[in-house]
Amino acid sequence: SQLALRQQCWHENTFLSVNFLSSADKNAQLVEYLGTYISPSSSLPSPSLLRVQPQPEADSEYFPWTHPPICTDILQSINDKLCVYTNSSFANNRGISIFTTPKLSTSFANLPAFQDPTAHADININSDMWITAELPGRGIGMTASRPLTFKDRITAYTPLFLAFMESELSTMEREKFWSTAIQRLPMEMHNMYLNLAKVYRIESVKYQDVVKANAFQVEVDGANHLALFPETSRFNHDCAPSAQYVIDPEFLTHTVHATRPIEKGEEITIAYTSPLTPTPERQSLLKSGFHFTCTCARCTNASKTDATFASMQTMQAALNDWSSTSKGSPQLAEQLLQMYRDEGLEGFMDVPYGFAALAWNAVGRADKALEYAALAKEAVLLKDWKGASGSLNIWEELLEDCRTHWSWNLRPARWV
Ligand SMILES: C[S@@+](CC[C@H](N)C(=O)[O-])C[C@H]1O[C@@H](n2cnc3c(N)ncnc32)[C@H](O)[C@@H]1O
Repeated sequence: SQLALRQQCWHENTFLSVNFLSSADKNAQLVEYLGTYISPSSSLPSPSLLRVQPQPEADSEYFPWTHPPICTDILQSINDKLCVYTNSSFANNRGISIFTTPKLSTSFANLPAFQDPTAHADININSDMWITAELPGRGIGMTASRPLTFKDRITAYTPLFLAFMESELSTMEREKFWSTAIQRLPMEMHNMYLNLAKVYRIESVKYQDVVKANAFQVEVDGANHLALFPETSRFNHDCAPSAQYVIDPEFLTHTVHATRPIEKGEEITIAYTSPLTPTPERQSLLKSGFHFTCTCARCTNASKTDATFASMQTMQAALNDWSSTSKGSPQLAEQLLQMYRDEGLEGFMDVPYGFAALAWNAVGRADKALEYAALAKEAVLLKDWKGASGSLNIWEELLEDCRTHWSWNLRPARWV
C-alpha cells in the first residue's frame, strides 16, 4: 500500500550526531561573570615528536587506564558517577582522557580503538595538505598547502578528550574534573589543548572554554560525548564548506576529506551546523554556539540562499511523494543535484544522489539507479560513517538488486 511505501521511504538525516555542541551552554551566564583571560601562545607539536608515555600495566586494578580514575559523587540525572579515565599512551603516545561513567569506560576499553594494536597506524600524522594561518576576522584557519581534489584525506586524528554530556555538575566542579583529565595527558598535548580557540577567555574555566569553542560529538554505547580533536579544531566554518568530516566511533577517529577541488593557499572549511537549514537558523546556532556572525557567501546572500533552499525543499517533497499525482521525476532529481552543486553543498550530496537513485529506479532505469545509489552510499560514508540511521541500508539494498527494491517501476507510466 502507499502507506507502507511511505514508511519505507528514505528520509533526510538530521545532523545531530555530528553537530558541534557544548555542555557549557546552560552555565553561559555564570561563565560570563568570571573575568578575562588571554591565552598564552605556544607552538603546536607534531605527535610524532611525543615522548614515550607510561604504558598501562596489564595487572593494574584500573587497566587499561594509566592513572587511577577520580570520580564525582553519584549524579541524580544519570544515577551514576562520572570519572576521569586516562590512557596516556593511547594512539602512539598521544594519549586520551575520557570523563564518563564506569560502565561506559568499559565500553570504551572494548572498542577496536583500544583493542586493535594497528587501529591508528595511519592516524595522527600531519599530512602535507594543510598548514594553519592567521586569517582576518576568523582567527587561525586551515589552508591548503597544495592543490586538493575530491576525497583527498586532509586530516585524520584521535580525540584528546571525551566528556559525557551532562548539565548537572556546577561549572566549577566540572572544570576541576576536566582540568585533571587534560593535565594527565602528555605535556605537549596539554599545551596544545590550552592553545586552542576559546569563547569566553576566562582563566578559571579555561578547560571548558576550549571545549565550548571546539567540541564535536561522539556517541559510544548510545551515550553522547563531547570530543576534542585539537588539530581538527582549526577548521573554520562555512555554510558551503570545501571539506566534510566523518567520525568513526569504533576507532575513535575524526577524518576530514575535501569535497571539491581546493586551490593551494585557499582556506579549507567544514560546516559546524547543517547547511541544509534556513539562514536565520544557521546564523543563530553559530552565534549562540560559537559566538561569531557567519559572513560566508550563502549568509551574505541570505534571500537568494533561502529562496533556493525553499525550492530544494519543494523539489525534495515532490521526489518523496509516491502517490499517483507525484511530480517526482528523474529530470527533477537531476535538477536538484545541480542545485546542490551550485550551492557549494558537495559534501551533502547523499540527499540528491539518493533522490536521483530512487527516481531513476522508479522509471525502471537500473543503470542510472545503480550509479546514483553507489554515489549516495559513498556520500553517506563520507559524512555519517556506517552508523547513519538506516541511510546506508537503503542504498545497499538497492545496489544488491534494484529490481526487487520497493521503488522499482513505481512511476513508469508517466515518466518513461
Ligand atoms: C573550532 S574554532 C576554529 C579555529 C579558530 N579560528 C582558531 O583560531 O583556532 C571555532 C572558532 O573559530 C571562529 N570561526 C570559525 N569559523 C568562523 C567564520 N566563518 N567566521 C568568523 N569566525 C569563525 C569562531 O571564533 C569560532 O568560535
